[in-house]
Amino acid sequence: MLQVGNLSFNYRQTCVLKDIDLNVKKGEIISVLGPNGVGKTTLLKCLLGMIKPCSGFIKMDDMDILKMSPTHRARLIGYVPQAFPSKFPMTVFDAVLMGRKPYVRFVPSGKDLEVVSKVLMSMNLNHLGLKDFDRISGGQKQKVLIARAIAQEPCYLILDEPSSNLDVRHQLEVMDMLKKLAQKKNIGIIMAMHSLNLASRFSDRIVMLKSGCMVCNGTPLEVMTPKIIETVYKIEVNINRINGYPYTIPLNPMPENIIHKELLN
Ligand SMILES: Nc1ncnc2c1ncn2[C@@H]1O[C@H](COP(=O)(O)OP(=O)(O)OP(=O)(O)O)[C@@H](O)[C@H]1O
Repeated sequence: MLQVGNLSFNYRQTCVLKDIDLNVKKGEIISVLGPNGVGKTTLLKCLLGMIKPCSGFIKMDDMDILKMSPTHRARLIGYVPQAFPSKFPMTVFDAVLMGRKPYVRFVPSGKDLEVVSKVLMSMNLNHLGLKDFDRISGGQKQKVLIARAIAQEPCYLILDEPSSNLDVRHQLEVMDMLKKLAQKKNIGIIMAMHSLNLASRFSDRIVMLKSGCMVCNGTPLEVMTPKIIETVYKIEVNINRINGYPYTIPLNPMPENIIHKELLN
């Protein structure tokens, strides 16, 4: 279990996260939602031990993540960042093989190569294996970085907006794969998301942040309500139920939130 208790984080004097409590079980998918700049990436970076909270704790299987060695942490947690590295001069196969780094001693073993081949196949990426990472599309890069994190065989997977560069079919394909991965390999998945509807369809629980605080933490049916979404995003919405999932239809931004009035007059 991943346990976060009373976590607060400041960038210099500015408080970004306040008293966050969160538990994530293995096999569960949690989406973290909230407006731009609310602190989703900051929360994920704290969970990864990349930045140190000013108070609170983060434990993974009862161990303090800040006290773990980087290799130990890398065996437990896989990460898919929001942005791609600007230069990554290697083939797609080698980029995914980097996910095996926590296990490689001198040279990659037969098992490492086999894991990479399997992940590339299961994500329909094998035809790109010998291409340069720098010369594939943004959506393909996103899938390759997800493949790299999966090749790491982590217990927890942290993804920062995993669907942001993908077309609608690839969004479904990747989300469906993450869901199966969580269930079959018992991996706990925490992902920052912007799409309310993808989050509602594929998450076991949704957490929403506003002004650095957690506004809600519950199943999609519990938290996807017009009132909560209006509180968090300042928009009016209708919620329909499609195939059992709450489906959000945005109507209007709240009047105080409409921008460009001067520009459009
Ligand atoms: N390195 C940094 N130094 C100072 N402030 C930062 C830094 N990184 C982020 N911030 C600020 O912290 C706040 C939270 O940023 P964060 O990236 O966590 O938001 P987010 O919810 O992930 O946003 P988005 O949805 O736009 O990706 C923002 O106000 C941002 O400007």
